[in-house]
Amino acid sequence: MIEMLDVYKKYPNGVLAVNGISIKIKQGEFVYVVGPSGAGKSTFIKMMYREEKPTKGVIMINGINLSKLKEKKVPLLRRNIGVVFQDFKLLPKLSVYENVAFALEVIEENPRHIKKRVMDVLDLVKLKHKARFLPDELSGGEQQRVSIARSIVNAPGVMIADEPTGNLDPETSWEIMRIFEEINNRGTTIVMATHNREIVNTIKKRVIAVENGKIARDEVRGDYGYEV
Ligand SMILES: Nc1ncnc2c1ncn2[C@@H]1O[C@H](COP(=O)(O)OP(=O)(O)OP(=O)(O)O)[C@@H](O)[C@H]1O
Repeated sequence: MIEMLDVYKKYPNGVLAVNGISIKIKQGEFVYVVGPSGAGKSTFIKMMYREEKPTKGVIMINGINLSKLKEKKVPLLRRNIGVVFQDFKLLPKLSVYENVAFALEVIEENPRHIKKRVMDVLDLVKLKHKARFLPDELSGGEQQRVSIARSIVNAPGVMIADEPTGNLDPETSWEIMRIFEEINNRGTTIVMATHNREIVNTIKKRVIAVENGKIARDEVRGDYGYEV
């Protein structure tokens, strides 16, 4: 469960990016976060994985109060939250396999188990055959699939994606969405900020619209709702 109670975020430059948001997202939900550019979507979701701290308010992730979380416990939180970005953020000198294995937080795990886990997630994103490739030997869609594999290799309860299809062509974007649906069907909560009207209006999910740092709309099976 992700819970926010009256959350505010004011950046040091004085911009009030989030202006009093309260929400609850249950385990296993799939939520789109939509809204105009600059509305506060990224700030809103960055606070869920403690990339940004709220100025005021309470954020609870699976019972952990993020405001009270000590710095040294942040890696523990991140193990339960996978993050996917628009620009993939892969390590350029590491192979596909190494990029995914690197993200695996291992506590005395048998190397054979590690290998199996990495190959299982590469199988899910259909990239087992490219395990030895470097990121720049892959297409954009393939790189995004590696970043998705990396985000779920620790079997997190929550996946947060900030415009994951922003750099991809329509067909590749649909492929990514099919993978997200598969991950969601296996029980992972997905929170995805997006400007992709087609996707939101076709794969119907809960829609939270953010405008001027506030929730303007929260619908169980909503539409994108903005003209592009
Ligand atoms: N690190 C930062 N420091 C100062 N201001 C910031 C910072 N990050 C974002 N902002 C400001 O906060 C506001 C909300 O930005 P945010 O990135 O959350 O919006 P967004 O809805 O995700 O936009 P987009 O759809 O264009 O990605 C904007 O006015 C932006 O300029």
